[in-house]
Amino acid sequence: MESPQKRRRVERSPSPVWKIDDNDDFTYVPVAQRKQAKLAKLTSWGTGSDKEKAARQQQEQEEREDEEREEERRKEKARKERTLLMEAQEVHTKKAAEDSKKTEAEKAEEQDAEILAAIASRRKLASDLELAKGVQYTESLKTSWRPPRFIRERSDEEHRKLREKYHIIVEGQDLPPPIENFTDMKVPEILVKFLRSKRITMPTPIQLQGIPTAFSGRDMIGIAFTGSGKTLAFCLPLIMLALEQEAKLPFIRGEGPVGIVLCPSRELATQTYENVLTWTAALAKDGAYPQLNTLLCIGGISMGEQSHVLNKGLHIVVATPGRLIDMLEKKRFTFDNCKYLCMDEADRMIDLGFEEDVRNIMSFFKRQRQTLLFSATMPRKIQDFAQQSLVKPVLVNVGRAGAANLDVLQVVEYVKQEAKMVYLLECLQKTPPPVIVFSENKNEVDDIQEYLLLKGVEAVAIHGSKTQEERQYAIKSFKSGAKDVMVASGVASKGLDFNDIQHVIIFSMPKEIEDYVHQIGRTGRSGKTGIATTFVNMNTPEQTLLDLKYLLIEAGQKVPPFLQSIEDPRAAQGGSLKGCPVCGGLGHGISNCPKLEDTQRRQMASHHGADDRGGY
Ligand SMILES: Nc1ncnc2c1ncn2[C@@H]1O[C@H](COP(=O)(O)OP(=O)(O)OP(=O)(O)O)[C@@H](O)[C@H]1O
Repeated sequence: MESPQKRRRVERSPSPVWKIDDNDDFTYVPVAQRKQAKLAKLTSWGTGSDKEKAARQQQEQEEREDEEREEERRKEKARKERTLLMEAQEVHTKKAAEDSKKTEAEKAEEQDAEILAAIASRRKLASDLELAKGVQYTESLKTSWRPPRFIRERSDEEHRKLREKYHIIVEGQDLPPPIENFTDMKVPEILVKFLRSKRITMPTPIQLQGIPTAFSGRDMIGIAFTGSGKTLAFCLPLIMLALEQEAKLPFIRGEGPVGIVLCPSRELATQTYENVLTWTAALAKDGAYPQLNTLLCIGGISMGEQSHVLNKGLHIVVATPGRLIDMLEKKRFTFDNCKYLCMDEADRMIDLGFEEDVRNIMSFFKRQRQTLLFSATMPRKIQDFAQQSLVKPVLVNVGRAGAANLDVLQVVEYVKQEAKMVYLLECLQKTPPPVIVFSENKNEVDDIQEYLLLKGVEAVAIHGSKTQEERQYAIKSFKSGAKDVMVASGVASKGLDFNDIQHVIIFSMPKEIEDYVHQIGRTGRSGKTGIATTFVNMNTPEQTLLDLKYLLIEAGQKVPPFLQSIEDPRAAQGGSLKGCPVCGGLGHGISNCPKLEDTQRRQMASHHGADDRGGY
């Protein structure tokens, strides 16, 4: 028998968030009264010491369980996965005899093709159930949003010119139009005002094309420089979708979420969550729009703390994969009505290490979803793989995937290993704070912080082995300006948005050029300029230096003489000088891609339970 709740849902007529009459009057229909009734039901919380103790114990227990489950998942994943290199190597061995007759360049090209074929043979990204049943969606999700009439009436040529003006490259069928301001996108005026107060007056190129695309219900892959405002581009459509659903019928306990944002690290999830809270609070100010409930779902925090959110209807979840799977398995909430899945730093998320988690998460969806993938770096091959999994996707690309932000002045310096610490102090004088120092190695992060503290520099540190409290303290005190320098490992700080970073110092150059692009991208954000100084020396692999050299050339930066003198072995072999389709690096081919090697290394490590992704 149908529940009364269910029946009520069917009987009520929906009131759309977007009013779509042909006069383009797009005022929202307020639901303040419904909201008032809801707000009156706030749960009260005791503060007694017994309660605190119990909560602490519960949190510890949850953390222990978390770790055990994570360990299990890692082992399971390691059993399932075979690396691309292994597959390619098998084929390669069979062909070894034939190969002896070919030139070096021919052999290299064939090997590249084999690895690419192995990548292409990966199963498309969908839930096992969908794959098993052969479920395939052919149409995008319908939404009630439409661009204003004067924009609908523009010709394709006008749209093309506008995209050209903002250097936006698009691919796909029936492309939604680019729109140059938030009001024309029909973003509620109260939010437009709030954004303006935060100096967000005009959409950035990724927002200008990405928001109309997502508002139209289209699946999309969004690629844009670090710091170019991707977060707003994928959160705003979800917020509007949630408002629309809430307007149809207020959510009650056990209902929702409408959509989720998936992030590869706890810190990035926390930051996105905080952004969503700010924007939803701005909308709810003075009762203009209903209050949306957002849940942060990451390892290392007690879900007990958030039970006040879980006790209400849930609109938005911002999560890391491990804890999300855990919550879904425990049925703390369901994806029965979830329609929107966004992955930030998507290339990382669907990279080999996370693929099974993502597949697992998808298996909880009960209906078609709108899927959005965003990142600053998205190698072509990963794009191709992702595209197979989306429905009529639109690719929105601002600048070459994997290219560096042009607002960052990149300085590369040769510094001997033993001279780095002293030189670091000198380097810190280049600009006023705040400054971020990156190192690939946790011990080195600790050493640098200790050295800086000894020299009287107010420095905090963040890396994967720090506790959640330590990480949060570091981020908070650095963000608030109480500390001048943050020393960080690349993994822990990916995608974090700190205000006005003046200078990024890369103490040890990461092996993967994409990581370098993300690291220098902590400065030069939202249209401001910044400096990135990178230390290299004879410990830096030649191939990494070559990637760096090409990146500097591409970004029109000064190439120091020691980099200029590095020659590309592919040129001597007569091979092609195209970028690597796996990681986007310009200085090497797929057969010696550090990312593939690293993936393989990580998987082997996970066989021994020593994975260090630091994600969840
Ligand atoms: N339209 C805009 N105009 C000005 N500033 C903006 C605009 N949109 C976002 N910002 C600001 O730009 C900063 C960077 O935004 P965001 O963190 O979304 O970048 P991102 O593209 O996700 O970067 P990353 O790839 O490094 O994660 C934020 O402080 C944000 O408030």
